[in-house]
Amino acid sequence: MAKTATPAENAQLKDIISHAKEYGFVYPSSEIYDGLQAVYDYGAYGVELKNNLKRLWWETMTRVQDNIVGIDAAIFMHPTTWKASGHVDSFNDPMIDNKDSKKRYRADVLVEEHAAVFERAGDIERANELTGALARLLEAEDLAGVRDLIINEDIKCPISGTSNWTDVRQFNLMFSTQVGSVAEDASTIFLRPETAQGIFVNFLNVQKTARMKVPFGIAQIGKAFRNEIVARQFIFRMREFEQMEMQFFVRPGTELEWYQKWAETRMKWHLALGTTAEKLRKHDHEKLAHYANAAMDIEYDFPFGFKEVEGIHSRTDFDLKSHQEFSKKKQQYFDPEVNKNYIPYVIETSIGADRLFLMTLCNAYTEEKTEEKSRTYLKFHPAIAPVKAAILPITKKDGLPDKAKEIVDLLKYDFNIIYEEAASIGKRYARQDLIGTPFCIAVDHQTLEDNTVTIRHRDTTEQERVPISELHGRIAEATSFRRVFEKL
Ligand SMILES: Nc1ncnc2c1ncn2[C@@H]1O[C@H](COP(=O)(O)OP(=O)(O)OP(=O)(O)O)[C@@H](O)[C@H]1O
Repeated sequence: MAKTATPAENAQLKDIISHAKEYGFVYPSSEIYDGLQAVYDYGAYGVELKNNLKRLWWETMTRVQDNIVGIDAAIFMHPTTWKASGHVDSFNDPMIDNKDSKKRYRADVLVEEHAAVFERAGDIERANELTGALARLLEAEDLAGVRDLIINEDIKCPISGTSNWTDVRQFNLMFSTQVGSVAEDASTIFLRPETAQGIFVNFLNVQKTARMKVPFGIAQIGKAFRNEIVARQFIFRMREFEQMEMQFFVRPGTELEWYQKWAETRMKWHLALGTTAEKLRKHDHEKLAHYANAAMDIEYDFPFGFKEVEGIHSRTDFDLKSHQEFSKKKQQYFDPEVNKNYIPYVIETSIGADRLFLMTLCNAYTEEKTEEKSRTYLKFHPAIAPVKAAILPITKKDGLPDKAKEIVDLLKYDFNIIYEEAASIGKRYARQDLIGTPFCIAVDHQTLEDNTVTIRHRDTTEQERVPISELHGRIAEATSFRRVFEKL
């Protein structure tokens, strides 16, 4: 059930959003024009973190797991794709407007948030009654019934404070655009709302050209677009975002075993990346989409409550079968082991790169307060940290900067390194903590004598003396993806 955030949780989210902006992770899009709702840009450290997360996912899928290859399909697809997938007819959310404030809401979210008030007050029965009624109405596509529920519950607009509501209408979340000039007989196409369909329509291309045998998977990372009705909660719900999806094609009848396997594998992946176990949970879907015979989400305890980060869905043969019907091209696979043709069943793992980014940021954000001092740092797993090491000469004199730059040259081809010589060493350490750099390497007078440096570790703030010749190996070991893969 949806949980509305308490003031303390909202404050924590606010701190994280302002940290993300101040330290170069995420900015509102086109901010000089006051931004564009639910669209964001990634800054100097944000892009590094996001790229590392994407690369880690990609390598997990295409290298560590057996039998998965990648593709990169276009964002634009033939419009019939979206007819076949069901998105044209049913990729909708119910919306409602308040006539006084002119604000638009998702009707289902209004009811869920109302139910959450009862839940927080301990009236679980009443809360369940409300969400149950909502689920039945949505299932029956009874939009007038959803409106009646809102009116009967006396749910008010938080802005105007009135219950002067419009009817509830379905709102299709796909963005459309025109291809070709008007003179040339332009046709309407969609910006893909998920990357999965690019995989389905290429199923046979990939199977044949990469010579894959069922069971096998196809992985893809790419942009997706959804005209979300209510876009709040920072990069949790965006209108332009990135998905990392993998469709795993299996023999019919074996899909539920694979579904369990993938649910476990994906959970392990999150744990291997250092996500706190108590903050992760699996949530089985009570209500299944028309194409699924099993589905679950991996949820993370964000400052605004447990919410979906990744979906694992057993999609049956719905998509391939539907593309076969609409395209009139057979989407079958000949299985030599059982000597017959069939349309494979599909297990999908689907995660938003931006949502994973937000989870990683929330999970890493650490405020430590002791009597003497307080410190904020980002406790990223070194494998995904945006900057791996900062090279810091303790003074700008005596040839220390030159010595430090030699160390930069030694490391920069393999690692993202920062060199900084301004401000006190303490201030420079603090700044690296704020962007989550696991190692600070201080170059001092002793370095000139014996070619050793001090490594200061981000999480413990402990320091140790290390020969320069060991630096490359040490950083490589700590930041290697292998450290994550070994835990899978
Ligand atoms: N608007 C969005 N902004 C950012 N990430 C998104 C958005 N919509 C979906 N995702 C990501 O893509 C993944 C798979 O998409 P899916 O269609 O299963 O999501 P969904 O069930 O519609 O999500 P939600 O219920 O939160 O809208 C989600 O788990 C999420 O990580």
